[in-house]
Amino acid sequence: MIKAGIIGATGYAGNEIVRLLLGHKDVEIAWYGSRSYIDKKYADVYRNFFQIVDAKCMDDNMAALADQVDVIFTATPQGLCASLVNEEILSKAKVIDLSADFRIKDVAKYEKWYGIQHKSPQFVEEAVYGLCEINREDIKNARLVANPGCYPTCSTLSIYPLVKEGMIDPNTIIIDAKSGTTGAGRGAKVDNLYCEVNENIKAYGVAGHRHTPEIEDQLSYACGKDVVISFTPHLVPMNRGILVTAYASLTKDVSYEEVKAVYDKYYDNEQFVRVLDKDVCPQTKWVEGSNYVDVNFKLDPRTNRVIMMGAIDNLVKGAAGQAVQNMNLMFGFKENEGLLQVPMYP
Ligand SMILES: NC(=O)C1=CN([C@@H]2O[C@H](COP(=O)(O)OP(=O)(O)OC[C@H]3O[C@@H](n4cnc5c(N)ncnc54)[C@H](OP(=O)(O)O)[C@@H]3O)[C@@H](O)[C@H]2O)C=CC1
Ligand SMILES: CC(=O)N[C@@H](CCC(=O)OP(=O)(O)O)C(=O)O
Repeated sequence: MIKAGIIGATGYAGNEIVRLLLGHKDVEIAWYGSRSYIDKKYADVYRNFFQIVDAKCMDDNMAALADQVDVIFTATPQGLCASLVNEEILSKAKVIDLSADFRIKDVAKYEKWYGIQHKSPQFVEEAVYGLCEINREDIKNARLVANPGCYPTCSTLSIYPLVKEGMIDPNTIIIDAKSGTTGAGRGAKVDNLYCEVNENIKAYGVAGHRHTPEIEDQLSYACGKDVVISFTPHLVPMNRGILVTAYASLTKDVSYEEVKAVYDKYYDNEQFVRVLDKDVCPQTKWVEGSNYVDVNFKLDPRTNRVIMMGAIDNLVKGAAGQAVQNMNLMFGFKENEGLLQVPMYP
């Protein structure tokens, strides 16, 4: 049994980590970190935990937390984990950061896209990008894991096999993505009010969303050369879910069977990636509440393009579920422990 602490337990991603860890047989939650609700009962912040969690919210003192737990999750705004983590903390506890602080290896690039100064550049090289299906072996030995972003998780897993096998020209990739509103966090913002979101759909971050360099980096590692993409996210009126539709030019004539064989090569043994049957397009409802990523593709001979599609629950595979999957790998637990939720439907 290990002990876990969550800094940012009162956010949407932190709340989802709590939900998943309560169902994990090898983990006890020892610290519900918060900034605004210190000493308030956690179940008073999230009443779905009434009579399930008795603990009160604690502060975000990462040094004190590291003395008491084996693993620390930071589900906090960009920059916070980098401002708190140090060598002493990492020598005592493993850290899984859900923010983007350690996802991008080029510190100058991170600072440009996020508009903040990196407070711990000395740990950037060491941090392992926690996309389990691709970096599994490195994650097992990591002290610090950079949990991938929600859009990058869905985009990369949808596209990766074809980039890796050279089947598409990576510099022709266009990613069109949609997210539910929990992706924006629980903090009050006018843009996320019911009347702004309901019955509406809009693009945002056009030609400048901060996930662009993260996706480009992962695809560049896959094909061994610099990749530049177009990425446009949209906000849609639903709570959870991300849907990715990505387009790219094929490098040669290929059949459905050849492309399917490539997806199967990478995902046949991946429990959480489901390559759907021919002509079935992923839907967010089919993965809601679960750690699954549903992917599929369609060839369009008329344009010589392939259309790659993926769906995840942004709070599970896009955040807390992937963080727990990373924790399982780091501590030698079964990779799917605590992650066997069947998607809820409807
Ligand atoms: N929502 C999502 O779908 C995903 C989120 N993430 C990442 O996870 C992180 C959290 O996101 P999310 O849960 O959506 O955000 P929320 O706004 O819902 O929650 C933020 C959390 O951080 C805490 N917090 C805020 N400011 C500080 C601070 N200065 N010091 C300490 N704690 C602070 C808040 O505490 P309190 O409320 O007590 O003040 C709250 O617990 C972000 O980095 C986000 O990018 C990653 C993937 C997907
Ligand atoms: C709908 C919405 O606002 N989504 C957020 C992304 C989700 C998130 O929290 O970002 P990370 O995955 O990098 O942690 C955004 O566009 O910034």
